[in-house]
Amino acid sequence: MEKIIVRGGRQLKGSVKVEGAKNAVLPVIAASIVASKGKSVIHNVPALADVFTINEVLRSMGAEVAFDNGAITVDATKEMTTEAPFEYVRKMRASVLVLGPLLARFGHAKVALPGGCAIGSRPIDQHLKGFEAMGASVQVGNGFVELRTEGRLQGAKIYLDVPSVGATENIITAAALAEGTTILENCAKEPEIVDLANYLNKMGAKIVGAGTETIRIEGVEELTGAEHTMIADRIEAGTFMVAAAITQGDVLIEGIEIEHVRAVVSKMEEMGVIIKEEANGIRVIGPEKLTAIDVKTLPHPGFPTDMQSQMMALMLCAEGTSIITETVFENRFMHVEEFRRMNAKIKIEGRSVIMEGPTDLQGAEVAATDLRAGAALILAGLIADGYTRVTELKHLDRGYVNFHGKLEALGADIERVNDEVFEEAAAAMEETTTY
Ligand SMILES: CC(=O)N[C@H]1[C@@H](OP(=O)(O)OP(=O)(O)OC[C@H]2O[C@@H](n3ccc(=O)[nH]c3=O)[C@H](O)[C@@H]2O)O[C@H](CO)[C@@H](O)[C@@H]1O
Ligand SMILES: C=C(OP(=O)(O)O)C(=O)O
Repeated sequence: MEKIIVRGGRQLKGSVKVEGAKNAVLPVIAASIVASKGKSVIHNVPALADVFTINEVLRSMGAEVAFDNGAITVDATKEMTTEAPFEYVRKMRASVLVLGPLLARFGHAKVALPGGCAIGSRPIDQHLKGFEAMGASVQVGNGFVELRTEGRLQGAKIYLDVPSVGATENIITAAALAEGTTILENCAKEPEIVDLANYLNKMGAKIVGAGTETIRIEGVEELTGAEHTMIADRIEAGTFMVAAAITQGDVLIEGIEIEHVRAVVSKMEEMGVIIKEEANGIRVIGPEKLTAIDVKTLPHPGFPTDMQSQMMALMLCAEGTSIITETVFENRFMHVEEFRRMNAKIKIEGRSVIMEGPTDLQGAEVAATDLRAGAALILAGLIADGYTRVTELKHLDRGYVNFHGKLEALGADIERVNDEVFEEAAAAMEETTTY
């Protein structure tokens, strides 16, 4: 079994470069299907398991996808099928982001229903509401959702009941090829939405208002592949900000725009962390003592749910009572049980977690319950007494490139090992050794 083993006690120092944003690149790759002419070239793409999965989804439907040296080239101009099988959706929910592009370009899309996951039930009703408003028929059955439209989708006025990131992405991509104008209200305002709109506009779309709660899309007849460079990953950046703070370290996080991590900066400053904006990134200096605070996750520009578990690791080290309230997903506290194994005094009350600190964190064998939980447990391991062994690394690999290697370069005592490889090597040695 693969594990990351970390021994606590090292202060992190130096600089780390942030990758392209996972949650921006997945919708951009999915949206590249809308181009009936030309290739798209996407730069600053992180080599993540999720990126490999979305590439496979596109290839399975007939697109040509090449990933070389941080750049992806997509050619979706050849014949394509319009179905994404369960094997991919099961691996990665973001596979549902092909629904909008397929429907708008080919008039048909069939994708396995994503189902729930470790952080909540995650329905797609708002995506479907948007497609229906644009004239699509929606059929749900046998574990699939199937969408059809006779002729082009029609522009519509759509109000989202919740500002869903995925629904906003699916709907603006579909509306880019619809006939007439679409006005999407109460939509998500995340930086990843702005990045997607910028990419679509380079392809010839007419989208205004991305980053605000109302987006207006004038549909066009055809879109052409375009060149685009992905924004930096604000969640990876936030994760390294916690790594610096929790170890009383001093780390420059390169390539991130402070505007994209404003909520995380504010809450960490409240805890006493020193944060300086520098020419090429953000410098984070951890204090000797952290102050207890309360955090509530919210849609952007609120505190991101994808930073909740990493922030929990930091808050466990603060003096006094801290509370985290999770309002975005109904069940994103699976990591609490793992933190308890590390000696955290922590309880769940409804949608809140209450912690008494500072915790005398102790190394333990723990499992990553989702990708951010995996990162959070490693962060806690950086200051825990003794060795922390984190398993279920498949989750971590969905969202972090070489996480242990980057921490090691900052001075952490950390390694990634594969027990099976060790066991096989040990067995082989025994076989070949003569006494
Ligand atoms: C690949 C990607 O970008 N993933 C991010 C995206 O996920 P994702 O796009 O799946 O998240 P959403 O913004 O859609 O979900 C937010 C909330 O809305 C609810 N909802 C969503 C859609 C819908 O049709 N009906 C509905 O009720 C969800 O159950 C959840 O409670 O945004 C989340 C919220 O910032 C992040 O945690 C994920 O990392
Ligand atoms: C929850 C996340 O991603 P996904 O929506 O792909 O599961 C995340 O990035 O933290």
